[in-house]
Amino acid sequence: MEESNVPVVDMEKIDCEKGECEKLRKACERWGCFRIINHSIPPTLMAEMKKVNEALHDLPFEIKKRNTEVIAGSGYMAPTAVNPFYEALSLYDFTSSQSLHNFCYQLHVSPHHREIIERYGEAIHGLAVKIGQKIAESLGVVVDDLKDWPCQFRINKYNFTPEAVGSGGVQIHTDSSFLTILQDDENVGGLEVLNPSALFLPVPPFPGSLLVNLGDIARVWSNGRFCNLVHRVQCKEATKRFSIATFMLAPRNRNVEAPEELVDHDHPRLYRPFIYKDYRKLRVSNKMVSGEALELLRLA
Ligand SMILES: O=C(O)CCC(=O)C(=O)O
Ligand SMILES: [Fe+2]
Repeated sequence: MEESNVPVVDMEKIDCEKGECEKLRKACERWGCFRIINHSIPPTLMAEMKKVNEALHDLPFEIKKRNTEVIAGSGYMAPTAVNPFYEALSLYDFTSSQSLHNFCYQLHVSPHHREIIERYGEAIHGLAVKIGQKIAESLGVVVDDLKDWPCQFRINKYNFTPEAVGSGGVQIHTDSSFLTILQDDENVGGLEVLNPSALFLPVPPFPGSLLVNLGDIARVWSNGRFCNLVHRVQCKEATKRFSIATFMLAPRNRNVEAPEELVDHDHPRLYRPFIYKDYRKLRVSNKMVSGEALELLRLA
């Protein structure tokens, strides 16, 4: 049956209500995404971060292209033939002050904007850790080093013109991360997710909320129990659209693999353990943007 709404998880209930944890686990298994409400990121900070996104994208191209990548896909992405209306700036790792410094230095970020990025980074990183813990707990697993996992930050801009209406903003893809927290544009829709019936479902703006989606690493970590969300952005109207994505990537200095608790006779290990950066290289070099590269690492 066609499912018409992305599940909504209340972060204030998640610590004390069993039903809410159950909802979270089902959302991860069936959808690979959910919206969160009562999530503790102040609305003013979300609005300020959106302003910073707009201001940084107003910089001249010559400056934006100084935002170089640290690992594949972690720097400035200019419009391309595949995504002609899309561009993005990126900071490799929110948890590293060197990474933050490099981003601000490359883009001549003002002290005021830097302060907003730092506050947003701290708040959204704390939230990502909490959500990651809850997701793991929903399968009865404790992950004790989530705080150290690198957290990539990306600010997206869509320059939708009248000719763009009806065409793609960002191609169909999965995220390579464990989980992504997306602050989608509170006014301009366009995001579409593949629902459990394998149909693309528009996800309309829901001001004040955030969207969480699972990426390729969540599928591997959960030994195939969780979905990596297939999604895209379509142009619905001739206007600018801004979104802010935080990707909690994978363990920093150890293999990506399902924990022992999730592997047994009925659930044999599905993927060969690997280092995240190698996976990312494999994905980018083969242009496998929808998780197809996981098949290259399959054991069973
Ligand atoms: O702009 C959006 O709503 C989605 C962006 C996205 O999918 C991404 O940055 O990976
Ligand atoms: Fe995405």
